[in-house]
Amino acid sequence: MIRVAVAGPRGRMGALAVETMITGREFLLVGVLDRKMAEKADTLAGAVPIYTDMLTLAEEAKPDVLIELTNHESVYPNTRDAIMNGIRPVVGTSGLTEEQIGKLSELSGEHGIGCILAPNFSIGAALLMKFASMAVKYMPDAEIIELHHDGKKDYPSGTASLTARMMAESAGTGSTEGTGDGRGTDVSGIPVHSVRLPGLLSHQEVLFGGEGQLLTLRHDSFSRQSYMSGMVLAVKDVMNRDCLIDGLDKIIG
Ligand SMILES: NC(=O)c1ccc[n+]([C@@H]2O[C@H](COP(=O)([O-])OP(=O)(O)OC[C@H]3O[C@@H](n4cnc5c(N)ncnc54)[C@H](O)[C@@H]3O)[C@@H](O)[C@H]2O)c1
Ligand SMILES: O=C(O)C1=N[C@H](C(=O)O)CCC1
Repeated sequence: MIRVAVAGPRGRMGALAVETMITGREFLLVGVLDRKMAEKADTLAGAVPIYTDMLTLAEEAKPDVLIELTNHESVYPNTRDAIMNGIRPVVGTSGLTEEQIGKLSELSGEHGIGCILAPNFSIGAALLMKFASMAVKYMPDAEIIELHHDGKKDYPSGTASLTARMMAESAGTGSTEGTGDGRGTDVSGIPVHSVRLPGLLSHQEVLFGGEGQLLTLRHDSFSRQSYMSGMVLAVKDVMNRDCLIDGLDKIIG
């Protein structure tokens, strides 16, 4: 059984990850990493120990894997500290900068501890990234529209940033950190437009324009359940890695 811990267990995604790890036969949920001991409880749902620091989590619960589902401020320190404490991170949280990804990649390689970054765990989004990387070679004029629920604070989405970076690599134009201007955020030379509205969950379109034609690739997540099979896949896969993998698309074959 894989010993798993979840960071951000009271969040929308974290709560679902906790449930998935508790019900999955291949996993043993050994603890959660929370910001504080809420309601003075020392367990979640009366069963799973709550930790507020990585060192104690590592020493007492001894997780093999940490599923990171917090926010753009906590994700880097949590992922770094997990690697340094010998825990393999599976990072679902969005908002890591390219510089931070570079540092985590170095750290992961130095320690020989696998780490998977998957800003979108849904298989459909991973496929969209692959298809967009293919299409950009033939239709280089492209823009991304990412649409999310109004509770999402960070922008552009992790999915859009990774899609843009992969497209730039595929087109040979190189990856650069995004900056904002009046036409969305420039990520690796590709404009990304961010929409936040009630009623939405997670949606992305990549539009490719050509003379007299438009190609649109679109993916929609209608339920957070769409992320769970990819998360399970990543938790199993990271056990066999000794370096950082940037994107679920790299592990779905
Ligand atoms: N990879 C995916 O498929 C996927 C899917 C949905 C959301 N996300 C991303 O996952 C992240 C969480 O999304 P959400 O909708 O669950 O957000 P949320 O705000 O509902 O939950 C985040 C939780 O993290 C907790 N938290 C913050 N800092 C922490 C810390 N240092 N230690 C422990 N807990 C901490 C918060 O208290 C909160 O409960 C976001 O970055 C989002 O973009 C990824
Ligand atoms: O915040 C969310 O909800 C999501 N965020 C991810 C992102 O930033 O790409 C994608 C899945 C949903």
